[in-house]
Amino acid sequence: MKLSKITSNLRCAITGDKDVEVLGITNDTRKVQAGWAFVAIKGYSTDGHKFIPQALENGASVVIVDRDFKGELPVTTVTVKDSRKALAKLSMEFYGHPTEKLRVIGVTGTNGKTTVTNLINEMLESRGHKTGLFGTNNYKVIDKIIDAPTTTPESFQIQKMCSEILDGGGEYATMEVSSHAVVTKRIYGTDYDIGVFTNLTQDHLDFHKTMDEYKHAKGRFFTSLGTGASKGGKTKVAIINNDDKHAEYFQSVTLTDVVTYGIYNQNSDIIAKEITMSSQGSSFILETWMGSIDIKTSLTGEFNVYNCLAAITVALVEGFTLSEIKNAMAKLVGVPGRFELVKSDQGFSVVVDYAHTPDGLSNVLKTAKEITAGKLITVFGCGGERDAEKRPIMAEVAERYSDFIVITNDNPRSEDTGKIAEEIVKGLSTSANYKVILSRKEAIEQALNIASAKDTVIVAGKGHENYQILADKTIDFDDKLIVEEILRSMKKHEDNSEGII
Ligand SMILES: CC(=O)N[C@H]1[C@@H](OP(=O)(O)OP(=O)(O)OC[C@H]2O[C@@H](n3ccc(=O)[nH]c3=O)[C@H](O)[C@@H]2O)O[C@H](CO)[C@@H](O)[C@@H]1O[C@H](C)C(=O)N[C@@H](C)C(=O)N[C@H](CCC(=O)O)C(=O)O
Ligand SMILES: Nc1ncnc2c1ncn2[C@@H]1O[C@H](COP(=O)(O)OP(=O)(O)OP(=O)(O)O)[C@@H](O)[C@H]1O
Ligand SMILES: N[C@H](CCC[C@H](N)C(=O)O)C(=O)O
Ligand SMILES: [Mg+2]
Repeated sequence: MKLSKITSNLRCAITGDKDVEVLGITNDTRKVQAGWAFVAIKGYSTDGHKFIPQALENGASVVIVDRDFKGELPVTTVTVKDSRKALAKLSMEFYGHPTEKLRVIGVTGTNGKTTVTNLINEMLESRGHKTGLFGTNNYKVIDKIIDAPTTTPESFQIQKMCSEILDGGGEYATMEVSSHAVVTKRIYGTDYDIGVFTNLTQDHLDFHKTMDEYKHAKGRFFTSLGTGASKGGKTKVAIINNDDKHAEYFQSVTLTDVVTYGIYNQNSDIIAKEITMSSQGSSFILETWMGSIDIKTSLTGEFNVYNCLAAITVALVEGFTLSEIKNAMAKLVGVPGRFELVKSDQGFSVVVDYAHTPDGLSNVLKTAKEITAGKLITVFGCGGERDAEKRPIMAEVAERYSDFIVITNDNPRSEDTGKIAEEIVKGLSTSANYKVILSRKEAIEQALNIASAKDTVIVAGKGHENYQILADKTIDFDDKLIVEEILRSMKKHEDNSEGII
């Protein structure tokens, strides 16, 4: 496509050939190919302008720079005020505005985004829709799975994948909208039909500095929904968890239609009542503007009832009947690494979960405690280069529910592992039952070794992750595989000792 065409919506100054053909767009010089446009962005950890020589070496035919850039380049140069917005605008034109044709659903909130987006997607697929799903675990474009470097894709990748969904006959894209993605304008230009708010609790204070700043970042997503009609002649909708203490704020920052869900706030449009739960799942009565119906799902915990309500509300807005919702809920398989039960024949249960915030951990441990007859043993750590304030709070939460805690490494990144553990331990009382074992594998081993019949071991923080990020390298590490390996060796040991006896 000609540069003049893709810059038609961009206030910019162009030096060089305005009609040069652009074959692709990226903001990463390592991905540039011959004939591509490279958009240089001043980021938080480095400045894309520094890598322009690499972009040229890889064959960039156009470079987009911001107006502080001084220097002349041997290729067509486009100067813009805001290169993050430029990346989004160029991509929207290049890929033919796909999000104006697809139905696009964005889910934001501190916890539950991956779960809710997966549930929405499962429901849409159960109705025969072809879909895209972008989030923490991976990006899915109909049947193709792509690794996810960040929870919310970069703006150009949202546009690219949405155009591929359309080309493949897809109708929906559902994605997680992280607060980082709002601030870094990854969602700029994406035309959402539905925005969902799950909850807001402490996280990411390393990046946002204050809870207010964090809340406003998420609020901007709802403001950006606008008031316009969405695709298919429907009105855009903001779906809001009415039990969250920030519900009113999120309703106030959007001008579009609002639909609320809740368990306790009886003014909600969608309500779950008479909730029962066990280790096998949960059931509740769903009250809606279309009537009531009983729902059964294999997902357990009150927090998962909220996640189901969020997904159900999307389905209702999309015109599902109550019986379609009931059937889809009954078939949900759950999400890898989210309260995932690992098969064990040791008489105790093992759960791998992604809780990495105080509220996430509190919800999961409370649920585990409710369905455990024996002791609750918790293994967790905290990521390096992430909100340090949450470390002692997570310890306090772990102590509230657990009979024994093993504090270990999460993804330490460049931080000192002993120091992270010390900061966690500061949140424990003097009577806490705990051990610090920095090697995550040894920590899991220890927890499984002390577990006995009817106990539950929760391995929290890394969920689906199949790696561990250390200071100088990333190694293979998968909590679920490690648990399975240890359980196998425990079984072998038992079998052998039975032979001796
Ligand atoms: C704070 C944040 O959103 N950071 C993301 C953002 O970084 P950035 O824009 O500041 O870019 P940067 O890394 O300083 O680099 C500047 C520019 O130079 C370019 N570059 C860099 C090196 C090079 O060799 N060539 C090159 O062109 C980069 O592509 C970039 O455009 O854009 C980068 C490229 O797309 C991401 O890698 C980076 O994620 C970092 C690794 C990260 O840790 N992000 C986390 C905190 C994050 O975004 N998490 C949220 C989920 C959080 C949650 O909800 O729990 C997420 O959406 O994933
Ligand atoms: N609605 C909820 N409320 C509170 N905690 C939850 C909720 N749903 C899930 N959790 C807890 O939070 C963890 C993360 O859930 P999930 O991956 O769905 O959230 P997320 O918002 O996508 O997280 P991330 O910000 O890392 O992408 C789960 O493993 C569980 O422990
Ligand atoms: N999306 C979250 C995930 C944290 C997962 C945890 N395992 C860690 O690495 O801290 C973040 O980037 O803060
Ligand atoms: Mg997620």
